[in-house]
Amino acid sequence: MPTPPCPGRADESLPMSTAEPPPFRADVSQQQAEDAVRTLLRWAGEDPAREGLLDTPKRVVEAYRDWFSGYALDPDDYLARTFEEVAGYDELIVLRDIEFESHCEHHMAPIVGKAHIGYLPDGKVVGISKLARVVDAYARRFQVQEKMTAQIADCIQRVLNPRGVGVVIEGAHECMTTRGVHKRGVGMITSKMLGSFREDARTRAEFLQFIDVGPGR
Ligand SMILES: Nc1nc2c(ncn2[C@@H]2O[C@H](COP(=O)(O)OP(=O)(O)OP(=O)(O)O)[C@@H](O)[C@H]2O)c(=O)[nH]1
Ligand SMILES: [Zn+2]
Repeated sequence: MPTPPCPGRADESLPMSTAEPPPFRADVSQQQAEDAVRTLLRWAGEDPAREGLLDTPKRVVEAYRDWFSGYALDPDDYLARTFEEVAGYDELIVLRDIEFESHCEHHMAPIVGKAHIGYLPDGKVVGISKLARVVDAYARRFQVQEKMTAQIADCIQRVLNPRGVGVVIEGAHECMTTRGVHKRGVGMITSKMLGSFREDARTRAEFLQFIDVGPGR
């Protein structure tokens, strides 16, 4: 995954009108991105010069900086620092109900949901917030839920080399609710199990019991 220059406002304390944000990517200017939004507005039948829409391209581009900030992040970095004090802990560690916001790569429509992560450490234990940061770094990209699920599991396996890792994601896809087939209340559940989570039925069962996925809880 190529890593473009770091996004973000040069000085968060400046108001939007005076702070010229750095380019999200070197090869697409802020102006080009805003023009693309103007084109879509015109295409939809609007007049981008109308007062209420004057700042809309800038706002949309700012929103994109937030929603797609994950491309500038290397999720592996979050797992670099491990805790020596708990290095001997060898039971299941589970973080459940990690809320995320993403966008589907097919329609650029929001996917919102929760991720649940478990791992069986083998000497490397990380701060729990770092697992949530890994989720965000992958969620803030154009995604397919299956791919995101695997990316999170692979990242934890690659960096922490635990005895096993499991990732379960529950997602609601707005491309299915606000357009297309128009089905509300449909949840997609995906999972990726590696190591002992894949090979040992008891570890897998304990993890699934801990996260207790489903509408009943
Ligand atoms: N497997 C999977 N499918 C997804 C995900 N996000 C969106 N989709 C589906 O991707 C498919 C794209 O299908 P296409 O037929 O190319 O697109 P479309 O004509 O807009 O499809 P409809 O949504 O059925 O109107 C749709 O069935 C979406 O529901 C995802 O994360 N995983
Ligand atoms: Zn979609």
